[in-house]
Amino acid sequence: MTESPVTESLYEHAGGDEGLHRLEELFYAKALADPVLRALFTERVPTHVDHLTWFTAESFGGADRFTRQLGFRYLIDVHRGLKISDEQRERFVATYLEALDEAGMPDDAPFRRAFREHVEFGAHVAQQNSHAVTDAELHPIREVPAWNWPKD
Ligand code: HEM
Repeated sequence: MTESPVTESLYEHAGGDEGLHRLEELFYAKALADPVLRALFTERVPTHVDHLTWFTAESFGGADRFTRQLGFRYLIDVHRGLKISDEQRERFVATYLEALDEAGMPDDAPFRRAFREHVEFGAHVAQQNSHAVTDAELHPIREVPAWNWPKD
């Protein structure tokens, strides 16, 4: 019997840590090679793929490794000062969505929509934080967001 997507978490549907790690590796390789993004992603940071995997896993209903081992403040700090442009943010989202296909992630509409909205939201937060001069200018979110299946 095929399990209905709504009975499992986004984390499980994405193939757990193994599936997400494969996706993040593909995404990061593409970002490093992208003509728009490589202005920011200038060299391979060895922890990037693991940390991105931990973040996405936790947000999608997996273990809370990102919060326990790094903390949300870390995510704010890594983007601060990057001054991410609209073009770079849009390219980041488009690259991520391409990586979903290349990683062979499930292509059912609810999952893809949840993933797209997750990345669009995260990219918006990262961009705002990248321009914040004072703490008051940071996006108000202070925790890894708990993401779920679309409601409608
Ligand atoms: C869903 C949205 C995003 C998430 C979850 C995310 C996550 C992360 C994480 C976890 C790190 C730290 C990596 C490490 O510790 O090794 C990081 C660093 C970084 N992020 Fe983001 N990020 C997002 C959006 C963006 C966007 C939109 C940009 C620019 C277009 C960007 C550019 C960077 C850069 C340049 C670094 C530092 C260099 C590096 O680690 O490769 N991020 N990000």
